[in-house]
Amino acid sequence: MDGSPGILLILDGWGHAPAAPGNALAAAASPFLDALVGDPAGLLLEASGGAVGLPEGVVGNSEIGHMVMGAGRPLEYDSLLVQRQAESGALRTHPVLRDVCGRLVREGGTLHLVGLCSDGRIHADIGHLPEVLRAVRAAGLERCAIHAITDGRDVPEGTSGRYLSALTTMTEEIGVGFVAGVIGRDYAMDKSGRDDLTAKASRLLLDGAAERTAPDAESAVRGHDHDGSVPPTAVTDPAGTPTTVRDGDVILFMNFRSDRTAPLVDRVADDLASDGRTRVRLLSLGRYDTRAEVPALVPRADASGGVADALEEAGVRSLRIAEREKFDHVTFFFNGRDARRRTGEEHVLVPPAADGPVQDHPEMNIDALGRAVVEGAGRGDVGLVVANLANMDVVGHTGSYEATCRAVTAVDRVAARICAAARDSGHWVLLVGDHGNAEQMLTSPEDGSAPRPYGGHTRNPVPCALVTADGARPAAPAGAAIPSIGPTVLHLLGVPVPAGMSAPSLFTLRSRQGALDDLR
Ligand SMILES: O=C(O)[C@@H](CO)OP(=O)(O)O
Ligand SMILES: [Mn+2]
Ligand SMILES: [Mn+2]
Repeated sequence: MDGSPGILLILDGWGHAPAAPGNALAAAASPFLDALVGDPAGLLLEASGGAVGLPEGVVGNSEIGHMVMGAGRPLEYDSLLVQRQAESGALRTHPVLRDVCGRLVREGGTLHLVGLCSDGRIHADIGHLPEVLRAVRAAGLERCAIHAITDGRDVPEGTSGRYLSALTTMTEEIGVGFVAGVIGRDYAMDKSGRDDLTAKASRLLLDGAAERTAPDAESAVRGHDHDGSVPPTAVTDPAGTPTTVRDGDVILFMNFRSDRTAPLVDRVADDLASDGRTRVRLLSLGRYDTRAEVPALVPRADASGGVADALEEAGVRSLRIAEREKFDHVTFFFNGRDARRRTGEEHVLVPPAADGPVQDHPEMNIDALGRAVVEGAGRGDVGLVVANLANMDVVGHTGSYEATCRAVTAVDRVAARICAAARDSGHWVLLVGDHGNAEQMLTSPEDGSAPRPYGGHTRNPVPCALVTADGARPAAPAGAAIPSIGPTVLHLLGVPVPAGMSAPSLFTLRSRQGALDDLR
């Protein structure tokens, strides 16, 4: 490589918005980040909607953010591919769905639909359900059980009742489907290894085993604290009988995103095997990264040929560093949803600093992460360090404004420390957000009522800054987006940019003389 070694520092949830109530980035003490955003050489990049490969108007998310930064081009994300099939009618006439429903009609079986019940469109979209129900209706299948997972993280807290009512209306209008169970995403979509929560979600689905029962969906969410923590609730029939999954039934998982659904899918597959219910078939809307073989109705876009391949080709060593919540993002997703570790690629998983709710320790283990980045960069044999500072997103999702302000200050402190060390060791540092979160911690409900806490992602642009000794000048075209991070990193390293990387590089590295000329 004829460029110079560097650090790609991804500040998760680092979006940009004008100072306003609820903007934790504007309010928190963050002098280093403020200076980067205020610098004329700083940039704002698009990180949501069509600019990254999502449906227009859809907020960004960590998966697509890290995928397109690594791929160096927008990628058609699963939500877009499913939405396209729903809009074209391809989902309603999907041959696999038609055959499955036909068999269930002949055998008197049930189709079970399991999915996140909101239009947050990060993991799932309730808007995809009608087309599946129409396929069921067209096949003449009458038994379609819906197992709803309540959200409150991708959409404002307290909206689960509204989404469940919308779901009930859909089933009435289309004439098929009934809600069999309701459970919070904290149980059904846990990816932190809480197998006890995943087990409860599996047993609610398979056996109707619940902590409480309800006569209908809406009453299943009354009296709970948070949408995400609705306990396993079976919606029983008039005789008080819960729905169960019987041998020969089919379960279709409706989330298009894999990471938080895969643990439940694998647990359900294991439970079915141990129960001897070997003729239950599992299907998914989007493709999942599960141990179990689960056919997907909608295939994924190809995300290969990115930075990881270019570095391997050029023989450049890279170091990937993150805490658990974002470790898959700087490895698997940055590499194009590819688990193959490239030659010269090293991984550092930073352990958690403490247990308990993250809003109680918003600093997480960021100091250990900062040390790992500085040590890694200082080794001399590493061309690129890719690190994710997770705090602003992970703490942002709690909806706690105060804790998020503390997270912002922690990120600011450690990012400044990394940049100072990098300057001493002759490394450039490219800082960028993967989508917004901390800059908007309040949402104004459509009914004009008072703003409410909001911990979800945003459509805001993300800041991007290059800190280097070489006086780089921004050359970002208008409307630049985060896929440009891929070619920019390779350009700075002096590694050839693969032809497939359609996004333009963001900075032109001026010669040292050029930088001095500028100063005259
Ligand atoms: O936590 C998650 O699963 C999503 C929000 O639902 O956030 P991110 O895309 O940042 O992982
Ligand atoms: Mn993120
Ligand atoms: Mn997030």
